[in-house]
This record gives sequence, structure tokens and C-alpha cells, in this order.
Amino acid sequence: MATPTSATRSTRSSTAPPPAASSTSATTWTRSRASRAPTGATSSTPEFVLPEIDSDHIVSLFEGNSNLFWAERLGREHLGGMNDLWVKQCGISHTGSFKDLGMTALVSQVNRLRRAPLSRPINGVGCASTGDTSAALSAYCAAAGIPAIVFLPADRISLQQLIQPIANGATVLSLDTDFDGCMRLIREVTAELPIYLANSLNSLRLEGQKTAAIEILQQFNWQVPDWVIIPGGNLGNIYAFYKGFEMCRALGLVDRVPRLVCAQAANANPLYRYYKSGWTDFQSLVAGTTFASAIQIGDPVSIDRAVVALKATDGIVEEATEEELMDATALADLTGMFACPHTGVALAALFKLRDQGIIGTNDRTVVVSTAHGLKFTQSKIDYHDKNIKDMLCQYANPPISVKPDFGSVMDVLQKKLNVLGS
Ligand SMILES: N[C@@H](CCOP(=O)(O)O)C(=O)O
Repeated sequence: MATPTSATRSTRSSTAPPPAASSTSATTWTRSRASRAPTGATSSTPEFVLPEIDSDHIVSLFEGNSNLFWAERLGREHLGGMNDLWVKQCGISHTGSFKDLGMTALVSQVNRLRRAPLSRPINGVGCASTGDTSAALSAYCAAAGIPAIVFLPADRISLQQLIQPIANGATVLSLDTDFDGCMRLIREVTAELPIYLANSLNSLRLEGQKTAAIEILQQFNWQVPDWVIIPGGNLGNIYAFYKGFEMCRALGLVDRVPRLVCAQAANANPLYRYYKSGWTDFQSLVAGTTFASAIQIGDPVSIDRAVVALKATDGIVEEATEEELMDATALADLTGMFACPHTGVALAALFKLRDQGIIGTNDRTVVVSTAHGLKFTQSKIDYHDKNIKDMLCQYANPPISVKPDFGSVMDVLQKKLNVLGS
């Protein structure tokens, strides 16, 4: 990728000595003619020549109009020259996560069922959630006029996720337990009350979610990627991807399926442990706190389906520590993304598999980004503030406080440009 030609010119006298940036006393700077235009006088409007733009100067963020991001710079600069790395941006959607794909299918079916004569009517739809499922359920139910009930683990989801079902008029139960506790409760409650369970053990969800896999194949003109890396918590999604790929293979649209990688946070890694035991010993666990809060799950409901998907695709399970996932998120952001921490888990897994030589330089690899980064701004703020205990935050880019005068601003920028130029 070429850097766009810039039509910049110095606003500082070329003979002036380089300034020493200082927070106290600013260098005295001489303004050039072009930059002396505070009065709105047209005569001092700087000339600007628009550089010619050719294809080398266009940063190809998206393929056409799709949500597939070519992570060209991340691959080239940080992953040993990987040249075919893509991020499937499933969080660029109605409620900001891949859950929309499955929830629109499920709520549409419920809408249809509610109009049919049923022996057991459906009075509402419910789910336990770490924040994304509840947002999708609430939005589609509100659109359809169906009551939504969401069970959320108190203080364990982001503020942005919490406000989504509240704003959409759902009944929001904030429970003093973790996701697994909420999941157990909603299963008990939906067995008693006429509430339809919308978690991903319901296969309607998976039917919707599997379309992401079909879309990936279509976007690559039915050429199969070598690897697809998916963050995993409750584990419905990895099975949904497998279903989508396998359906296309069975239909003859493609001749093979990609190898799947499930990426877990090390603090919530029951699948990883199971995989490491050679699939002999599954133990649910109490998930520890992780910045990847949407996958903070210790007793995944789709554990068996995930194993089917991984075995059928010669799959791999990897894990990422908090530092690894936050660094991977930050690096992705520094190359033009705005990734959620779960995407960071998947990217951290990719870093490991590259280091081990398992994923090759030329392997076509798709990382599934499950949610929009704007849902998880607090962890980014803490990272860039270097405000996370026991974490180096090596890619932090904190804002610079500068006195609001020309000299101080020039000092800071000159220093920055010298560093960048060196
Ligand atoms: N990460 C999920 C947890 C619920 O999982 P689901 O697969 O049953 O939807 C969430 O966003 O709530």
C-alpha cells in the first residue's frame, strides 16, 4: 500500500532551529504567510493543490460495499508479512454485533408463531446475555411488538450494552450472578412460563448466524479461506459457522471447508482446557473477569456442538491472556480498525498460530469480529490511559495536554514529527 502523496509544506521557517518541546516555556515561532489567516481575509487563504489520486493511493478498507476488511497493514507489518488477512466485521450491524443475524431469524419465526393458534401461546421472548444477545433480542422484539425479557449479570456488561435493551423497552433483570447463573435461571423460568427461549441452543439462531459463513464464501467468489478464527464463549457461533460452510460444501458450491479456530479468553477457557485434554475431560468452570466480557462464560450451552465443528474441520482452540488480547486489540486499532476485545482474543490467537508456524504467510485467513468496538470503549480508555493494573499497555496512545497557544502546539508537533520521521 502506498502512502498518499501529500501536498504539505512547512509553515516554519526552514532556517529556524528545531524547537525543544517543553511544557513550560514555548519556543518563539515565526508564522509563515499562508498560516496567518485568522481574520477570514480571502487573500491569505492557503493554496492547496489536490494531489492526484490513483489506485495506489486508495486504502482499500472494504471490498466493495461489504463488511470484509482487508487487514493489509496489520498482516504486513505485525504478522510477518501475511498478505491475505481479512476481518469479517459482524459488529457493523443493526445492534452492533453478530447476534443480529440469528435474532432476526428467531424473532421472525416467533412473530409468525404468535399469529398461529398454539396450544401453548408465546407471551414473550427471553434470554440470558452478556450484553449482545440481549441487545439484538430487544431490538427485534420491539420492532415486532413482542415483549422481551433479558437476564443480565449485574455489573458485568458494558454501559453501552446495558442501555440497549433498556432503550428498546425490554424487561431487564439485573441479577447478582454471572452469565452462567443467568443462563441456568432463564432455562428454569422458561420451562414454567410462556416465554420463548432465545439463546443459541435454539437452532433458529444458528440458522441466521450461519449466513455469515455463506457470505464469506460468496465474498471470496466461492474460494474457501484456509482459516477462520472465531472468538468463543457460549459456543453457538463456531457451530453456526461450521453449519454454513458445511452446507455450501454439501450443495457443491465449494469443495472443502476452512479450518476453524476457536479463540477463548484465558480467564474463561473451558473449551481450551477440554481441547488440551484431547477432548477427554470437560470441566465447566467459574469464569474469571475478562475485558472480553461477552465471552466470560464458564459453562457454554453449545459445548458439544463446538466439538463437532472443531473435529470436522481439523480445528484448533487457542487462548489469550488479558494483556495479549488488549495488545492485539490496540494493534488492530492502530492499523485502522476499532476492534472489540473479543476480536482482540481472535487476533491474539492468530499471533500465536503465526508464531508457531501453523498459519502461513500466504494462508487466506479470516478473523471474525463479533461486535462493534464502540460497545467497549471503557477498556480502550483504560488501556490508552495506561490505567490497567499489571499491564504494560505497550501500544497506548494517550492524548497530549497542550497549552492553547501557537508556540506550545508547534513544540509538541515538531517533537512528534521528529520522532515519526526518525
Ligand atoms: N455472548 C452472548 C452470550 C449468550 O450467548 P448466546 O449464544 O446464547 O446468544 C451474549 O451476547 O449474550
